[in-house]
Amino acid sequence: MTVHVRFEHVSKEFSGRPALADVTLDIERGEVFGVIGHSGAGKSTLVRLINGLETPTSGRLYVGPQEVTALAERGRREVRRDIGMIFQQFNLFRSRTVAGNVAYPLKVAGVRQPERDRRVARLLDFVGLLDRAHDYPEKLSGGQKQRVGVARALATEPSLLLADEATSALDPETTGEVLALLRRVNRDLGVTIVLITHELDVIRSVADRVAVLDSGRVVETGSAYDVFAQPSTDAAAQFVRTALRDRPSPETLARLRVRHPGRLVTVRVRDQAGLARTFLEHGVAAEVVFGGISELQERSVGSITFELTGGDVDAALAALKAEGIEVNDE
Ligand SMILES: Nc1ncnc2c1ncn2[C@@H]1O[C@H](COP(=O)(O)OP(=O)(O)OP(=O)(O)O)[C@@H](O)[C@H]1O
Repeated sequence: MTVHVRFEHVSKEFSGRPALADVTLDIERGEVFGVIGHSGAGKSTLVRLINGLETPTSGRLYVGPQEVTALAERGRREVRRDIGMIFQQFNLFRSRTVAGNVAYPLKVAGVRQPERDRRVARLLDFVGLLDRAHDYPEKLSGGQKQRVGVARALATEPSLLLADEATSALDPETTGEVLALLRRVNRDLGVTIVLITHELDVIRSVADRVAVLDSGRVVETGSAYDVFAQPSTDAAAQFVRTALRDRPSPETLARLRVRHPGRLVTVRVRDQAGLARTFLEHGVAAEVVFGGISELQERSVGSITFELTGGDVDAALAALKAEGIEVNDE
């Protein structure tokens, strides 16, 4: 793996107020890198630094072998030529057809007619919209508009695609359609994707690695699986709670206790199997009373609260802990 985008102690201030503070980050070539954070955390600023629309107040930023921070505007334009971008509001030209939208960057790049038509057809085929080539954007659904956005962003064959809240204006179904397309862009075309979002589900379904931004700082980075399965900061844990079941809240627990007088224990589920067998071996009856398991990068993650009765509960829990499983008494 080679590094595609590198932030070295990058800070960005607006009128003396930090939007990004001391960001150090490597994005590898060919990966889908998710950046997640609440509104105002600095996500858009991070994107605008990568494509050279903003310059850091301090620190160094590399895109490929180029130190963007050392380049004049002309050099930055060169770098930008290898970067595609898609937006929350799609930013399509309403007065151009679907084909016209995709052709636009090729026109700007000076690609001549027959070649331009060939490339547009190939791109529209790739995003599944060849039959809509002559329609105007207003006739398309949100998901289709974003697929045009993707085709247009890929027209000049960039090696890096920046997606800034690209699915935030879409409903869950069309979000899935666009994310599936982004996965193909990454896997089939080898394009590095930086995905900015406040939606954890988006990260969950496509990102290989993720950085959590909180008030301009990167508070956590790691494989999407690790950050989800075991968030090490409050900021990350908060996001995970919105998408995955976690331990029951005190209010939920109070309600559960009314219905379930046995010992309540929450087990964090990672890849391990064999919870049921361990309980059985110790003569413990385990009733599932809360929780859920999701799939992430083809592995299991989540947490389950059990009501345990009978048998040797302490021995069963000790056996789970001995296998490195996180167990919490509620
Ligand atoms: N051009 C600007 N001038 C002044 N302040 C700015 C500018 N751009 C961003 N900021 C400030 O920098 C901080 C980070 O903003 P940014 O847009 O990067 O966050 P974000 O995580 O993308 O949020 P959102 O999801 O709401 O777009 C905010 O406090 C914002 O007000």
